[in-house]
Amino acid sequence: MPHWPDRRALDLLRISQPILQAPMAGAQAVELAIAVSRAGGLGALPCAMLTPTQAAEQVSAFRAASSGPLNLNFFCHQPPTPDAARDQAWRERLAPFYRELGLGPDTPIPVSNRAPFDDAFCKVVEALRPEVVSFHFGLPAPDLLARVKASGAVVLSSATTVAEARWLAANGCDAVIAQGVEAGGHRGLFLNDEVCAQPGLMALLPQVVRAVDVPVIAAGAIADGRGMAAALHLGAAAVQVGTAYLFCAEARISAPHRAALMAAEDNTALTNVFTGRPARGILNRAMRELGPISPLAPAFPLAGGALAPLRAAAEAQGSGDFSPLWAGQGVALARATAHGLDASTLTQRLADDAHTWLRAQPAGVQ
Ligand SMILES: Cc1cc2nc3c(=O)[nH]c(=O)nc-3n(C[C@H](O)[C@H](O)[C@H](O)COP(=O)(O)O)c2cc1C
Repeated sequence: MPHWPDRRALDLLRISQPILQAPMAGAQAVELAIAVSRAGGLGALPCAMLTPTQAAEQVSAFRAASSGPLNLNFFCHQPPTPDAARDQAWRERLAPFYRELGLGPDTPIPVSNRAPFDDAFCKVVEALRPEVVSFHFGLPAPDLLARVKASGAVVLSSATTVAEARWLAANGCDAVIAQGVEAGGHRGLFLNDEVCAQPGLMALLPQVVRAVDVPVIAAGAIADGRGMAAALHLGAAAVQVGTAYLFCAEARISAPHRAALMAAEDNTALTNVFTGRPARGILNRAMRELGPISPLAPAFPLAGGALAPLRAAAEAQGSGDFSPLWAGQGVALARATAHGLDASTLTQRLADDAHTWLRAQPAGVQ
């Protein structure tokens, strides 16, 4: 078992390896969290696309299989204000694709199912007491956050800028995740929507480490032991890894997503066309022809509703043209490290390799 000189995140999160499995809504269930936890990392259950009952069931399954700590993850966006004109403009923009795929104009459009943290989810936290609760898109309202903290949970959230990191630390986060622009999936940005100004991890991480007193967790294209060691050298107390775990058998992703991960090089981009919020995925037809950033996309998470029938029709033909193919910029590196490994072995491999790199070049002090 490697000896880690910086114990801040290990002690705070009660883990033995400074590796957090990124919660990945829509791409994983409890098996991934269990596997990472068994290897000494922090397993996470994303709840953004679950009902409170489903979340509670997954927590029970985790508890039955691992004695390690658990991170329950929630989105805390403002629910969108209905905007029928914008919805209509988006449907008109998508109409040629509907025609191409043989979908009629009266095709039912599902309601997008990403629910923000609310009283019902808070009751799950209070009843099941996960050791860690993490949020994406800022923090929930102060009364809800106070209840989460009173449950005893360590609170984490992602910062995409130094200002967001300062805000999170000042508003109750026990550790801050510095999410570089390289990261796969949704950007956690919440203080502004200037997505073109988002810094990469190499610039963001040391500045966040300097700006806040709480431990900093690095996220974004950390896909092998070298990357993990580099993040620890830059002052991170731990790393959060997403894309690399998508290559493990425990990930639950569509066949087109898996095929795209297997073929990807450095062809990812930020797009809002799948949900209305910027997120990083492998470039595909929907991103190229609708965006990648579209001013027409309805507010998060509503953009996804009208795309869902296109996605289903294309996936039925084996195509990922209209699927969100979430991945970070390190996707090819992640494939080289992780393809063919189970998530426990990947966690152990990252820890061992990072440790070797750190011993070769002992970490400096920020
Ligand atoms: C498929 C996928 C889904 C994600 N879903 C979530 C989520 O539900 N909650 C969250 O806090 N972060 C989510 N993220 C972002 C991760 O927390 C993290 O910032 C990112 O995975 C790190 O970059 P990497 O993917 O390059 O390792 C997701 C990332 C991916 C790749």
